[in-house]
Amino acid sequence: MSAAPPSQPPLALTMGDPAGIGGELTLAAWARLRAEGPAFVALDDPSRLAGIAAHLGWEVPLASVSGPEEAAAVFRDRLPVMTIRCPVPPVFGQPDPANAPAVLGSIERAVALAQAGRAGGVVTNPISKATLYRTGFAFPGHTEFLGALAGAAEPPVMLLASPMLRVVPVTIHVSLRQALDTLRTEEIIRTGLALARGLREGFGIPAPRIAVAGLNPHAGEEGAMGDEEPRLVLPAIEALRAGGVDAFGPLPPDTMFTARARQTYDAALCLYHDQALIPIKTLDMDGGVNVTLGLPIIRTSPDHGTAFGIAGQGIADPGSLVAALRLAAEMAARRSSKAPA
Ligand SMILES: NC(=O)C1=CN([C@@H]2O[C@H](COP(=O)(O)OP(=O)(O)OC[C@H]3O[C@@H](n4cnc5c(N)ncnc54)[C@H](O)[C@@H]3O)[C@@H](O)[C@H]2O)C=CC1
Ligand SMILES: NCC(=O)COP(=O)(O)O
Repeated sequence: MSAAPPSQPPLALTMGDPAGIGGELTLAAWARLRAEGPAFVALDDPSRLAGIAAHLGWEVPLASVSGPEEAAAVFRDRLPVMTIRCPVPPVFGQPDPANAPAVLGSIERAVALAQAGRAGGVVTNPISKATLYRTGFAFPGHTEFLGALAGAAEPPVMLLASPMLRVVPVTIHVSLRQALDTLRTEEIIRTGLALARGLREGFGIPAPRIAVAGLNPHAGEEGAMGDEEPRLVLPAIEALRAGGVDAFGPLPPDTMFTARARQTYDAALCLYHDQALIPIKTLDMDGGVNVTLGLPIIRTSPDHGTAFGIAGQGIADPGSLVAALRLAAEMAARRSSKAPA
């Protein structure tokens, strides 16, 4: 059995912060996927990966490869690695800004491989945003960095997806105060349209149902607890519906994620980061996947972060990274089946 369908190039998996759990997750994901795929190539420092394997007592043979083309052939027996050297030896749990060029270089190289059609998509290990900001990194996170690298026409949209729930935050990595101050009807509409398109094209849902969250307790209680629902959210829902999107709401945020409510929609359009991410991480931290919508390439990622507190202990759950690799491969297959012959 081959590790990936021959028509699909391997995925490109980035390093993430080398002081975090990304390295051990890469090793564990290879062990889980080596037999049935999808195949991937790690853009990483082979000496650090070998060091983590030795530290944990894991048997993970590495293969140095020059490109994804070689990765598919060796994936079943060895973890293919395209070398990106860390300038300083990483220490578990102690992120070092000196390694930022490797962290960012890994992402840049993965994007270039996907743009060239040599990788089926990009899967990113978690980065430490605060560490990168200290080096002058000017993007809030991967989502916006990838938008710039891949030349996205519009700001990309962050979707978190699990078999239990899909959520999108309209405002992302800003303070709650800034989210409230900057929330605009136009941005809710733009995000809702991108979500509907992403669900159709990336997930094969022909007519997605989108539940739109309110902002205030009880969705404002008819204006007694805030006016954002009639002033900002309802006009966006009406515009989305006029544009052919099956959007409804604004829903009271405290009850829209119950098991019963989740049966009524394909994705929840939420107004700020934690409104979206708390429910999905609470329901399915180990199965949730972060998907960037609106890029010309496919990008997924585990839903969690660098988990510095447990790095190097071998206890980090690889479920979310494995789910991210599987979902990227599914999306790549769906995209290539739709591509003109
Ligand atoms: N896609 C990305 O690059 C992301 C990066 N981050 C970054 O990660 C750093 C740490 O963020 P936190 O808010 O502390 O979130 P975190 O997800 O790193 O950790 C939160 C808690 O979950 C645990 N945890 C996380 N992943 C786990 C796994 N696979 N198995 C078992 N336990 C796990 C951690 O030990 C910790 O207790 C920040 O710098 C943040 O910017 C956070 C989310 C996504
Ligand atoms: N909270 C989600 C997160 O931090 C992921 O951000 P990104 O790096 O994928 O943009």
